[in-house]
Amino acid sequence: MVNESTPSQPIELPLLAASGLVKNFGGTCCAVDRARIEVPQGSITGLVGPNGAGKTTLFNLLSNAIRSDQGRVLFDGEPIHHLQPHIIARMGMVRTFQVARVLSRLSVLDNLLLAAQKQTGEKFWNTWFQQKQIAQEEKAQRQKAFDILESIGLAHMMNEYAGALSGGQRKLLEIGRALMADPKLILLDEPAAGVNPTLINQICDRIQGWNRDGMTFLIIEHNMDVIMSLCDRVWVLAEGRNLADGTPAEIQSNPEVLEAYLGQ
Ligand SMILES: Nc1ncnc2c1ncn2[C@@H]1O[C@H](COP(=O)(O)OP(=O)(O)OP(=O)(O)O)[C@@H](O)[C@H]1O
Repeated sequence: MVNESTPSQPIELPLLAASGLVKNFGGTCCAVDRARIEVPQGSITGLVGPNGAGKTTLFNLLSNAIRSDQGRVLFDGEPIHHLQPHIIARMGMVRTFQVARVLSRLSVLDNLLLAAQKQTGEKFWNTWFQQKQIAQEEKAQRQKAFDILESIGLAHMMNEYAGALSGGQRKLLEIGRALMADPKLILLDEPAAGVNPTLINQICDRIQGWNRDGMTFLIIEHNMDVIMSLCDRVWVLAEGRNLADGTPAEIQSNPEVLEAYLGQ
């Protein structure tokens, strides 16, 4: 008998997939309660929800900055709940924070170079050959840092102290630090918060460009214009639980989502 069924298509696993995540900080209700999220390879995925919905806690769980009480996270097909954040960063998942973590007393350029050193880890170089190799690596890292500074529009400030940057420029620098790892996935926590509209457009353009180059993003953002213009798919959390997921247009017209925002 001839099997006429169509050959099965290979199923592409999401780059990041989490399910059943629970985190209780000791209160009466969980900050994150059986949450689920999927971030397809090559997507710009949004994570939204009212204040206190559990978005940042979910980011902390996804990047293993804090331990979950229950649930699991798969990154690139690997369970990562037992791995340290710096190992996860080396696997290609990096994150930024709501308040940008830049080193104010270092120059803008050194902030990027230090980010690169953190990712490669300490090495001991003994022989002449190895010293030559490290010199070449340092040169390549400097070039990469220059290229990133060009792409985030901070090249003209590379020798300034990072402490002299505006809030929006710090956000860009923090994204630049994340890019030094050549990540597969960047978790961005409120890239548009406290940033003027011109710079917001600039950040969105950059994110779209990096996405076209193959980078995947998961973005927490309160600015719905940013979510609408950037995201392929959006997940909504409320009171730690999944409320909805869909296209930005579906989410914006979902009455349950509107109610959750109005009810805060
Ligand atoms: N370290 C902590 N200890 C105790 N409670 C915490 C801790 N971190 C978060 N929470 C609580 O967990 C809940 C979710 O907080 P979380 O910061 O994840 O929300 P969010 O959606 O990111 O909020 P926002 O949009 O306002 O930044 C809140 O009730 C918060 O008070």
